[in-house]
Amino acid sequence: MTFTIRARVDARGLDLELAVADGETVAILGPNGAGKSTLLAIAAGLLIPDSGRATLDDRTLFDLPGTNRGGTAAANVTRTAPRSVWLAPHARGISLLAQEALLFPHLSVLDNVAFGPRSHGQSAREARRSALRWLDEVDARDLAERKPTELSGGQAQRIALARALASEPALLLLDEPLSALDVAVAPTLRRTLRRVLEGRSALIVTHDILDAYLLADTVVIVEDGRIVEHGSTTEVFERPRSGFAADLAGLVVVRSDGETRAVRPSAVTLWLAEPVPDAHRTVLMGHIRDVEPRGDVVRVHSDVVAADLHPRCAAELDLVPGQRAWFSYVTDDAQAYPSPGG
Ligand SMILES: Nc1ncnc2c1ncn2[C@@H]1O[C@H](COP(=O)(O)OP(=O)(O)OP(=O)(O)O)[C@@H](O)[C@H]1O
Repeated sequence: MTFTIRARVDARGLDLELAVADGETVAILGPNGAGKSTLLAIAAGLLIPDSGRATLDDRTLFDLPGTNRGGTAAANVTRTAPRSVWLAPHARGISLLAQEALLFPHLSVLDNVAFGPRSHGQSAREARRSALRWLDEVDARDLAERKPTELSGGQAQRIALARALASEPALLLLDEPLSALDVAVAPTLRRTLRRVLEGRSALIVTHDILDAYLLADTVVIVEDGRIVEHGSTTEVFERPRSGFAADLAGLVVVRSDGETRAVRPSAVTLWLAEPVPDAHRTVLMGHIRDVEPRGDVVRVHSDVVAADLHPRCAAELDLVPGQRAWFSYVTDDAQAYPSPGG
């Protein structure tokens, strides 16, 4: 299933365009408030954009020429312009798995999962048979008779996944599906997700670079409502162009002399006086922005690059924001690539 979306929501500063190929899983990463959940809400039909268009194969999910005022779908569904197209969430062939499982509390696990197939016209018996198949798929058949209140967070999320899959969506949307889970539980569900996402068209919002590597084929970085990077997972994290992707990959992007390079802060040495020139090393002069404790190192950020120091060393240097410093690294340790557009 091929999915395309173009959407603008002025009130949220969002304006982006994205395509998901058949069987492709796209990870969406970006800072808080960048617009990731908004994108999923628009695709799912929970939010009407000011303008845009989305298709799933040959079906138009919405086509809004730009006369709408945006808003939540429930409140504003009648406000779309006469010639515009707007399919309701349940008619889209899209399932959304949120951070919290949101199961129907009064229904058993089996009936929660059977709900989708039942509302797509299957008989009660067929729907229960499909539900059992999906419970098997997520290794949760033994929970079929329980009520949602009798499930752990990880189990509930597993059932929510089965429920999302049971309506056989053409596109699966996942909004940080592992973030509410215990670190001890997340890895097993991640393994299940990896299996069910294989060959499926999906968009997954995550803050975790590991999810991007394990679950996705491509990565999109969203900043301030815009897509700033889009490429294969390895491309984006090994040759990051945005500060956000670089930071996730443990790199910093350095732009100097018209060249873009990515360097590991652990490979950068900080000097308080200009170092003696060395043909193999790049030296950049900058001003310290802040000093951030990061576990066993202290990361010194500046306007040119960042450097990781041993905490004792950072304490001895008594660094303060605004202070001038020199940063050096072995030039060959920094990956060079063409500047954006270059
Ligand atoms: N219900 C809402 N009403 C109005 N503005 C909203 C609403 N939800 C989010 N926003 C705004 O829209 C922008 C995008 O928010 P969104 O929740 O999509 O970001 P996000 O990338 O998913 O962030 P996070 O990583 O924190 O979940 C932000 O400026 C946010 O303040």
